Amino acid sequence: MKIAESDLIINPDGSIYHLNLLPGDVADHVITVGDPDRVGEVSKYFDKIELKKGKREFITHTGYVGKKRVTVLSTGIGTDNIDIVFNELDALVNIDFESREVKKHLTSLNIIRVGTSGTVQPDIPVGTILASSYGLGMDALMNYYYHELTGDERSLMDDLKAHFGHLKNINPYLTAANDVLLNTIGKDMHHGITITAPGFYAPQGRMVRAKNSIPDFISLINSFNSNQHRITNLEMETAGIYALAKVLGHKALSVNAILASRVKFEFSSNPDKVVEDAIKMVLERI
Ligand SMILES: O=P(O)(O)O[C@H]1O[C@H](CO)[C@@H](O)[C@H]1O
Ligand SMILES: O=c1cc[nH]c(=O)[nH]1
Repeated sequence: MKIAESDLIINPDGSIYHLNLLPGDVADHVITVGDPDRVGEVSKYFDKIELKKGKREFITHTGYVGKKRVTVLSTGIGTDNIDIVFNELDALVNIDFESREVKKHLTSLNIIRVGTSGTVQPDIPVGTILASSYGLGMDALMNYYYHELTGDERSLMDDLKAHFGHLKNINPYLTAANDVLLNTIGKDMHHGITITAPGFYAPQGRMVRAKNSIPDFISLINSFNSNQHRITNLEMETAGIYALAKVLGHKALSVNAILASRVKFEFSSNPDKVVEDAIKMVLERI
C-alpha cells in the first residue's frame, strides 16, 4: 500500500522531513543522545566520519568505529521528539521512498541511547552508568499506538498499576530492553526500571516555585518492588524509545549517565566526565 504524501513527508532533495536524512545515511547501529552537542562528543571517537547532517535539534553523524558503521543522532528532549525520530529512522530503512511502500525485507536497527538521568535509589551514587532493564512511560505517547505486552511485561505492569493506580490521569506503559543488548552493552552495569517523565520539574518530583500536585513522588517511586525489580532512575525518553522500537521491530537499550541523586539532593560536580564515561563504555561494546 502506498503511503500518502501527507503521512510520509519527503523533502524535495529526497530526505525525510525532520531528520533531513536520505535512505542510506543511517547505519545499522544507531546511538541516540538527547543533547545535539553530545553528537560530536560521540563521533570524535569514530575512526572515520562519513557524513554530518542536521535540521532543528536532530543532528546526525555517520561513520565507522573500526569496521562497524555507526550513526549518532540527537533526539532533543522528550518522547514527542522520540515519536518523530523513531518513525523517521524506521522509514529510512524500511520504506522504499520511490514507491512509498513498505519494503519486503525489513531491517532491524540496534539502537542505543546514551542519556543523562537522576537516580531515586540511595545506593546508586552520582557518576554511575546504568542500563534500563525496562522503560516505564508516565507520558502519553503510547496512548496513540497499538502496543502489546509480553507475559513478563504484563505481570510487572500489573504490580506497577497497583502501586501507581491512585494517580488519576496517568496511564503508564512498560517495555523491556532488548535482552541481548542489555546483557552485552549493559553487562556489569547497574540495571533497573527507568521512569520516563513528561517533564523535568514536577513530573520528576522537583519543586522550584510552581507547586507539585503529587506529594512525596520520589518516595512513591523508590518504594516500588516486584520480584527484585525496582525503579532506579528518571529521565525523559527511554520508555518511548523502548516502546516504539518494539512496535517497529528494532532493538533498543538505554544507557544512563547518573548526574543527579534525588534522594541525596546532589548533582554531579563533573557531569561531562560521567557522560564521557558512558559514551566510551558504549563505543567499546557496540
Ligand atoms: O541528556 P539527555 O539525553 O537529553 O537526557 C536527559 O536530559 C534531559 C533533561 O535535562 C532529558 O532529555 C533527559 O532525558
Ligand atoms: O534528574 C535528571 C537528570 C538528568 N535528566 C533528567 O531528566 N533528570
